[in-house]
Amino acid sequence: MSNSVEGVEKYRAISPAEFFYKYREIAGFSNPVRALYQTVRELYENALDATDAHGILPDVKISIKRVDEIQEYYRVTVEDNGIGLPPDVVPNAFGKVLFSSKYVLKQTRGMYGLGVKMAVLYGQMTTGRPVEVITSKQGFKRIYYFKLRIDVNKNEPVILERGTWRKSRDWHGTIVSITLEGDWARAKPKIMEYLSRSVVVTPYANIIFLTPENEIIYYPRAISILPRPPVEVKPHPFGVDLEMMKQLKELSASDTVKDLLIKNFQSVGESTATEVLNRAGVDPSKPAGSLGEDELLRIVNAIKGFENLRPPSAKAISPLGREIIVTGLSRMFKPEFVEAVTRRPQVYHGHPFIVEAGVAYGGGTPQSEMDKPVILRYANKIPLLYDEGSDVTTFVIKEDINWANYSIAFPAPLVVLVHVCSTKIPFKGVGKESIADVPEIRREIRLALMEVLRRLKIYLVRKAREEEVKRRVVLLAKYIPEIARSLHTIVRGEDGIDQELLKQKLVEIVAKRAGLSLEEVARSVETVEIGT
Ligand SMILES: Nc1ncnc2c1ncn2[C@@H]1O[C@H](COP(=O)(O)OP(=O)(O)OP(=O)(O)O)[C@@H](O)[C@H]1O
Repeated sequence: MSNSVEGVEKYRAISPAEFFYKYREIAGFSNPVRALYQTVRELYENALDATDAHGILPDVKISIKRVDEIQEYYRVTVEDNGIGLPPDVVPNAFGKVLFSSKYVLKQTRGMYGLGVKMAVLYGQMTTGRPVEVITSKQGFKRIYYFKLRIDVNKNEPVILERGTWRKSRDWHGTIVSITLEGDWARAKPKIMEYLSRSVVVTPYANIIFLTPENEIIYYPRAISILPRPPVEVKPHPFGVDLEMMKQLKELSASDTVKDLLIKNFQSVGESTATEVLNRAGVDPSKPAGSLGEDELLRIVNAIKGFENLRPPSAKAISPLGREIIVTGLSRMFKPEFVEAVTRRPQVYHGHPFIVEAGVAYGGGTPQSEMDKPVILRYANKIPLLYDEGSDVTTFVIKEDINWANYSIAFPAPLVVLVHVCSTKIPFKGVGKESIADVPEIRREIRLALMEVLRRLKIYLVRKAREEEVKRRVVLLAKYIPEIARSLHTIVRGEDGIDQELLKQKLVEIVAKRAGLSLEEVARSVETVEIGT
């Protein structure tokens, strides 16, 4: 007789909403501290995506209000002047997990179609309160209002209230309010840090933040240029697989297979399509709908083996550019030296990406730790705060850069900024806190940092040289009064030569030799005289 216990397994399927409700930690909603921080982030990032990615200079208002005297319930409201949402889309956008307008090939902060729904779920789970949305698009005559919650089992929105009214002026944008249990006291430092880091890369935004203590934090717009908005592109053939080809076959069933390739992929024209199909042994004029699985697979393999394809288009990427990074860093740190570089587009696993790097040194720049600079990490314009130790940028800074080569010894008043932008960032988790160690990205980060650090080094070397000259002048200046006195005893009696004039002449000679102003040398002489 077997003594194994035959348990009764219970099987069932769960909806995406239930999955993320159960495992909310993986999206950053692990406790009231993280949940409050993450809610602000999700709403704020959606607000920025609705503005700068569409060529609108962002005006964003964030408010957090305590709404219960006993429980720590907070109402988080974020208002933007963005593109707004059509009313028929609002329920799914805020009430259906994995519903998004960002499942396309173009750089946005949002990627997963999850963020705001996690905040809604957390709110309804901890306070029972629904999300409220007010929105209107440019040119629409009406404003729309919704109050809704998520049916977790069905992954469907449940509309509790809706309304609409006429617009008196052409306001466009969205206001979202979510009430959730939070821990403001402990979340505050992270939220403040997040916002101040975010405005470094969005100096073109006007941001107002009203805290639960009714404190107003205002980051006024510091520059009126926007990064070039990203443009949606077709997938590059590098990323093709059998599943993708099957989907395209369904969508383009009535096209010829040659047209299917030309219409659905970038970098594929008449001759490339014909060549790929010849290599795959498939007739280019065959209707796509009649292709069998083995033919699709042959096409996939022929595309993958094709050597002469242009690399993926970088139009879908929206880097910040030197001017915006320099403005952001200057405003935040008032450094004595600031510089930034934007590298040329590169590709990893078929996805285009661009790395940007900036440095701020001296002045108001904070002092770093003993082994590395202060690191500001960004991905698609989102600041990354947590998990610094496991991020590719940290690996580069700690392992791939020889800091002594750049005349830097830690601790130093040095902030290093790294921005990775791509149509697909290889985040390590859906909470978007760190970037995986992909060799192509790591290499670009290293090269970007080396480029910007070389410029810092030129500045530091020049500054050290100037300081050395000054030091020598101070040394020389020490002898000027003495030399003037001695000379005066020799030339005493000569017409019009007094000790002051001799001193003056010596100051002029030293200033000329050292490339300093007369005032600087004279000041050194005075200091010596006063000191002696
Ligand atoms: N303020 C807003 N203005 C315009 N559209 C918005 C706004 N907030 C949300 N949306 C729409 O709702 C969709 C869902 O947002 P959600 O935060 O759930 O996911 P996402 O931003 O697409 O991706 P991620 O989960 O990575 O943040 C967005 O794709 C966008 O189309």
